[in-house]
Amino acid sequence: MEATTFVLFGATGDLARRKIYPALYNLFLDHKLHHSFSVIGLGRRELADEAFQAMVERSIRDFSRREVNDSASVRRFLKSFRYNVLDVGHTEDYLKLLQRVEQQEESMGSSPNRMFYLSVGPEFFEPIALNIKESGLGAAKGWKRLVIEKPFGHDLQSAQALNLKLSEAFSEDEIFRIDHYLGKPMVQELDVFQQTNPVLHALWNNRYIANVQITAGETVGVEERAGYYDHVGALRDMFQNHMLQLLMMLAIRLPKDSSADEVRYKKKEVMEALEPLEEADIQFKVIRGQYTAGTIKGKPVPGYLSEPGIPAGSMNDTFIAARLTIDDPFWKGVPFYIRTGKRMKEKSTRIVIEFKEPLKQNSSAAEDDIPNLLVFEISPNEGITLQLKARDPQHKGKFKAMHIDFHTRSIEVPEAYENLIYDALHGDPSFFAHWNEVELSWKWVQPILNAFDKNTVPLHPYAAGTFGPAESNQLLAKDGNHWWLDSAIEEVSELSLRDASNF
Ligand SMILES: NC(=O)C1=CN([C@@H]2O[C@H](COP(=O)(O)OP(=O)(O)OC[C@H]3O[C@@H](n4cnc5c(N)ncnc54)[C@H](OP(=O)(O)O)[C@@H]3O)[C@@H](O)[C@H]2O)C=CC1
Ligand SMILES: O=C1O[C@H](COP(=O)(O)O)[C@@H](O)[C@H](O)[C@H]1O
Repeated sequence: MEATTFVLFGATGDLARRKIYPALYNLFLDHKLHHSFSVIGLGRRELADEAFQAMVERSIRDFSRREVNDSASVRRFLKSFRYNVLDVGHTEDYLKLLQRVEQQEESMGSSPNRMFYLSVGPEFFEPIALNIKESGLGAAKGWKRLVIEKPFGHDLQSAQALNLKLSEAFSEDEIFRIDHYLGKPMVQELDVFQQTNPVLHALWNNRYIANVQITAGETVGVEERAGYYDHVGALRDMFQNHMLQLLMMLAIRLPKDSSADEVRYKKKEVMEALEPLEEADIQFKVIRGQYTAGTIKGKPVPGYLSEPGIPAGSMNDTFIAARLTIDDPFWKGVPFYIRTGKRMKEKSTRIVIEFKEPLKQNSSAAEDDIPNLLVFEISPNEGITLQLKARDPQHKGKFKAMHIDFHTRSIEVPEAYENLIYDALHGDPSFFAHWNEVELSWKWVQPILNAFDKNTVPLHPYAAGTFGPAESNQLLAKDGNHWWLDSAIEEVSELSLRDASNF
């Protein structure tokens, strides 16, 4: 670890309070911050350092994964937090900030470093980067780095324009684009599993894998973010970034001991091999949905169009499912099904890999059959399950599922933001999105955005509390496939509802 000033734009905002301060606190507890690490929080509102520290303390008490019960260590942690007023558009505020940073650095030794973290609205990314350069804040004695939150652009063109502007102030090596799904511990394991485990390494290809199913379901609706969400929808909010990153992490084939550059180069190769969707095909390969009123965990919830702030007749997508294919020797012929949505049956991000049945003509399992699956539970639970088709000793001639399970307790697992901030402080870009990946993701998604604009893809309603529109099942059924685990989850949640009502 090196002496670093962490300059946080948007220090009073939701993300800082819910994710960034708790992550820093847990890094501090794990002795992963340098003794000269300090934070300068920024925002327009007036706050004394003490009031800022009190806000940070509240945030760690409310959101830290570990309980906060040692006041002495909390005091030591908070000592390094300062606050400065800064309005993004006021150039003089950057000069005051520079003075404050230099004062802070005086006690730090020979080459203090500067990390600029932009936890503000995307409209501010460009002016902040340019003001950092103009004001001299970018001329750190040690290194300088820019950590930038999503969304990175609104479409291909705006993402390219933003990147061009950022590159006037920071080089690609200095830019750390956050995609918090890349910080999730199980996602960080995916490449290691297939690289180091001889069984998985041998099976990781189209000879043995029938299909891959990636789901990120949420039970929450649009909440207080109508203004943002109604302009982005599930395609931009989740699919273009998090879901495609999951696909890349699963599909990369890495040589042993790969460097960060190799990881990112291989991810780029996957994106380049991702077969583009022809305009005429989009309606058959992409399902767009919007939730209507329904019930989640026994509680009625309103439909999207009745949510506060959503304009009447909005055609925004709250659900996306798509069928993707990769044209390379490892994955040719293996469909990757991806779906994500709000107000779904359960909060869960998981990857299900279905293996081929070697001796069968149609090598995927039928709906009433037992498939051989490898399941990565990414969040909120963490785990791996191998489901094997086995003889059912109680019913001659029948089969049952046998499970080999591994799960971890969530308190022991570092939060995504802990992993990512730690890596950025170390200058390790492995789990940040390189510009190549971001640009290729927008390129792949852009024809779908165009089709949505032209309204050539139907918008299917789905009741809140389901797994999305029925058309998403048909997407797989056309190939003789099924979303695995949905019916098991239906059964479990119905059982727990019955138990709750008995109780
Ligand atoms: N919240 C979340 O869960 C997630 C957020 N993100 C991204 O993180 C970023 C921040 O989101 P979030 O924290 O939710 O946003 P908030 O609206 O909660 O916070 C915005 C912050 O920006 C500051 N700010 C606003 N205008 C100015 C200005 N003109 N000059 C200086 N500071 C300003 C505000 O402080 P003040 O009012 O004092 O000026 C506040 O600290 C966004 O890009 C968002 O897309 C990404 C993933 C998840
Ligand atoms: O980036 C985002 O992610 C969250 C879901 O994140 P998770 O870690 O809880 O799975 C999503 O709710 C939000 O709309 C999106 O902007």
